[in-house]
Amino acid sequence: MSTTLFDKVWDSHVVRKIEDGPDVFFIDRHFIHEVTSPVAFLGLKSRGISVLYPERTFATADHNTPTINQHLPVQDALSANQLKALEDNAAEYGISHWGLGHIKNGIVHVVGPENGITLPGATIVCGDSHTSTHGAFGAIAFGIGTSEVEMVLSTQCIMQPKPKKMRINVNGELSKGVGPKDVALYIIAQLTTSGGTGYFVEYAGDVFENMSMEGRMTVCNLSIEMGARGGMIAPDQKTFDFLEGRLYAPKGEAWDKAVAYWKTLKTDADAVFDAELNINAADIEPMITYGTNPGMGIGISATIPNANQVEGGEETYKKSLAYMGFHENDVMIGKPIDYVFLGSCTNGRIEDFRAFTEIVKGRKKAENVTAWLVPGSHVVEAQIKEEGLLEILTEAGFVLRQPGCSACLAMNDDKVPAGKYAVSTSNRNFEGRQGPGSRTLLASPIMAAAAAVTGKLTDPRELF
Ligand SMILES: CC(C)[C@H](C(=O)O)[C@@H](O)C(=O)O
Ligand code: SF4
Repeated sequence: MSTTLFDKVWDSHVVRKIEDGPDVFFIDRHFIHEVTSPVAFLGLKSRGISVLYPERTFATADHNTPTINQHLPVQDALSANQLKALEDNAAEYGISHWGLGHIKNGIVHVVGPENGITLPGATIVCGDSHTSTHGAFGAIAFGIGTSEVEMVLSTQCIMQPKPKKMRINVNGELSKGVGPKDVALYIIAQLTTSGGTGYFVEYAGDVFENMSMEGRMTVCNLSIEMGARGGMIAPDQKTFDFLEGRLYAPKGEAWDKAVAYWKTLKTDADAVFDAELNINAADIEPMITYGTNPGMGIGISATIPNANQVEGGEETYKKSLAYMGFHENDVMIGKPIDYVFLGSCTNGRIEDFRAFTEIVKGRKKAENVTAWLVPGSHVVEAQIKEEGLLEILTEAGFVLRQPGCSACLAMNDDKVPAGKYAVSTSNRNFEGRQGPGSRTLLASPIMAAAAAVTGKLTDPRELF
């Protein structure tokens, strides 16, 4: 029978099928961070249970970490406690731990692939919704709750109903200035934030085939924002080249065997999906969001839709625009902005810094803009320096910070003040996401760069 990539990976991990119930599902690799793991460890302790396979769990600190002066003690007591709990739990149970200041430290969804922990055909979970990022490698990866984190630690399995399958095909050629973030924001605008609910998505078509691994991670990362359980892309030579030689990737004969298996991980030609969406790449413009959920996105040259043009209640829509200080029919280009955030597990990789630098090169940061440039990991930070990007950024008036989630959700010191506008390369523009009262405009690294040098929303295509 013809099957999909998703079925192949899922079915090979079912330990037991429960009649009319969820599957008992084996987890190959498990990531933990300081926010969602402490309570899971407390649960283990209270029940006197140990961690079954400590070598399958990897800990990194990212959410509560400061992005300057990381060599100094963390000032915020709550953050310091969370970080200490992660460190102590990892030590007690024999789990590898990349804490603050560790050379391998960074955002969980950046360091996993970087170290070859993320592999094709694997099942990967983390108590974090953007675990979907790892699907870029042909893994089934999704976020879980704290009680499931405890379940994985103790049994290496969770109970999961199998989601339905959706395929999103994007074919044709992307126009200049349109990148992976725009593709994802366009898809979410089409589907809305609930259009993917109940589904696991496979991204297919030549746009994804031609996309870099970094770009594929950006797209898979945002799957959760359309409500999907996760998203994945079939592994190919680009995937294998990215992984070869990385710390936890198989080596020698084991590598050859693994690649031979990974090559079988594709959807059969006549496999059927529960839902399918076809998009023409040429229809996608550089995107910007104007509202308070990631589905409220439009092309930069478009105007804010009228309440009667959008799905959902008129009242909610108007409330959202009021929060943003915007109005129906507003033109986006030219709106003044205050902050720019380049970073997060969506766009905190080297390719994102290259794209940002390309635009700001030879220009200067606008005086009215506060810019936070935050690499996703120390590896990315080192690459920025090695490639000479730091010099260009410094010349243009920017400062590079240290790795972490930073202003993506402001669980640390990087908070956008109330009422201020931030063009952000992150993934969520909910009310208060970047700090109480903050107003977030989600966009690509080049859109962020264009805003950073002009001080207002600018079509990045004008700056090439
Ligand atoms: C803190 C964590 C549970 C949360 C998530 O699950 O996504 C965070 O990473 C986020 O992006 O909102
Ligand atoms: S960078 Fe943002 S989205 Fe990613 S894990 Fe951190 S807080 Fe969540």
